[in-house]
Amino acid sequence: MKKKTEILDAAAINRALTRMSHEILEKNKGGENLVLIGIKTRGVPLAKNIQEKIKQIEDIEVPFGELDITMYRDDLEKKDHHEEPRINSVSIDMDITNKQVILIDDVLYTGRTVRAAMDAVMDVGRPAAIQLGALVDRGHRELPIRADYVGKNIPTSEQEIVVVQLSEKDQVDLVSIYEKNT
Ligand SMILES: O=P(O)(O)OC[C@H]1O[C@H](OP(=O)(O)OP(=O)(O)O)[C@H](O)[C@@H]1O
Ligand SMILES: O=c1cc[nH]c(=O)[nH]1
Repeated sequence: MKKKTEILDAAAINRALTRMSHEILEKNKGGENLVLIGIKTRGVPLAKNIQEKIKQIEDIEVPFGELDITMYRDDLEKKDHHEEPRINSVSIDMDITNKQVILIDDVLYTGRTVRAAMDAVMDVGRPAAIQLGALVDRGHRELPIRADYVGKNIPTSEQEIVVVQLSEKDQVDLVSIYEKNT
């Protein structure tokens, strides 16, 4: 896999997350009725970052949960379009009844992971609504799913892979585009 471009550096990622936090607060008229749910792996530190920013902006501690969803694919380069995500674990310990549940993931691509995440949330309770935030929307949706909050829209070809690195997992904050090996 060959790196082509670096799209977002640490400062740009931080600015995007700050903007998304403000948009979340604006759309929901404050942070009182929110629940943030990070989709593993990198949706979790992103959601934690947004939780901290909301705390700084409004002094509200938004409840936080995690979903572990994996594709049967274990290699993005070999991905075909019929693999379905599997829910490995659900860690949502609060009551989500009538809450605005905000799912956070790093990359939105086919939408299949988000669909599985919505199923997992609906199994836990009955939220008022589910919203979606993604650091990167790279297009190529296979389901009628869109994000309410997007860090950056990155038009990609199917030959490309978006790689998100976050300091909590990867010791660096960086979003890059790679070209698949042909
Ligand atoms: O819209 P989709 O086609 O479902 O793709 C998006 C998902 O793919 C990536 O996860 P991946 O399976 O690579 O796991 P990881 O985040 O743990 O690396 C990414 O983090 C999203 O969760
Ligand atoms: O390019 C992609 C597609 C799905 N998930 C990623 O992390 N990158």
